[in-house]
Amino acid sequence: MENIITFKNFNSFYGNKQVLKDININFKRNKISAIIGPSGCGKSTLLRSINRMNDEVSSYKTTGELIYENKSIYDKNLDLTIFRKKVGMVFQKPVPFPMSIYENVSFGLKIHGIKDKRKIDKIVEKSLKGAALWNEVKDELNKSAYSLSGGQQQRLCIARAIAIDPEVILLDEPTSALDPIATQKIERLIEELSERYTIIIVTHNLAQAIRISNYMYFMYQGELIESGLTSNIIKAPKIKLTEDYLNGRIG
Ligand SMILES: Nc1ncnc2c1ncn2[C@@H]1O[C@H](COP(=O)(O)OP(=O)(O)OP(=O)(O)O)[C@@H](O)[C@H]1O
Repeated sequence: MENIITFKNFNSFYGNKQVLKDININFKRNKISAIIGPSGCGKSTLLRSINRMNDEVSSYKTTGELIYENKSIYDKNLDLTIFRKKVGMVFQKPVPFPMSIYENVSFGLKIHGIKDKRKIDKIVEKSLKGAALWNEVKDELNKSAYSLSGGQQQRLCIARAIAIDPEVILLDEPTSALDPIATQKIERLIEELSERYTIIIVTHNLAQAIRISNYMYFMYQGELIESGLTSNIIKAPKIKLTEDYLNGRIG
C-alpha cells in the first residue's frame, strides 16, 4: 500500500475556533513529506492530530476522517499505546529525559515489555547507530543526556523514537533550535531514515523542505492550498498563493 496516512474531509477546532479546514491528504509510505506554511496556519495541529497528541487539549475536536492503514485514528477503541508505538514523534526542542544516554533510549522498550538486558543493549546500540550518534557516545552511555550538545540531544531523541521500531516518525520543527552544522547532520539523518520509515516533518524553513522532502504540503490559514512532488511545486506552483509563499511574499 503506497499510502499510509489519509486525511479525508478532516476539520479540527480549538473550542469554537476552526484551525484545520477540509483537509484531504494521502501521506506516502517511506517518503519524506514536508508541511510548510506561515506561522499559525495549522501545521503543528495537523501533525499532532496524527498521533493524537492533541487529546491532551480538552477543547480540541475533530470531524471527518483520519486513517492509518485502513484504521480510523480517532476510533474510540483504538489502543493509543500500541498505536503510538507505530508513530514516533520528535519535537522542536530536544527533550531528553533526566537520565543517562542509555536509559533515554531504553526507556520506551521497558514500557513495551522488553526486559531482556542483552536484547535492550542491542537495540540501544542499533538505535544510536541509526541516529548517527553511536560513535560520539559509545564510551559514555551512562553519562547524563544533559551532558550532550543540543544537536546530539536531538539525535538522542531520534534514537529514542526509533528504538521502539515505529513505522512513521513525525518531526515538528526538529532543527529550529539548532546551529547550521547540527541542522545539516539532522537533515542528512532524516534522509537516511526515510529508507526505513515514513517521515512527516513540519518546518518553517522552506529551504530545508526543498532540500530534504519528496512531497510538499503548503498550508495557509488552516487550508491545504497545494501539494505534490516537491520538485514540481518549486518548479511550477499551480496556485498564486503558493508562488507568493515560495517567493517570500507571505509569511
Ligand atoms: N492548545 C491550543 N488552544 C487554542 N488554540 C490553539 C492551540 N494550539 C494552537 N492553537 C491555534 O491554532 C492555530 C494553528 O496553530 P498551529 O500551532 O497548528 O500552527 P503552526 O502553523 O504550526 O504555527 P507555527 O508555525 O507558528 O508553530 C493558531 O491560531 C493557534 O493560535
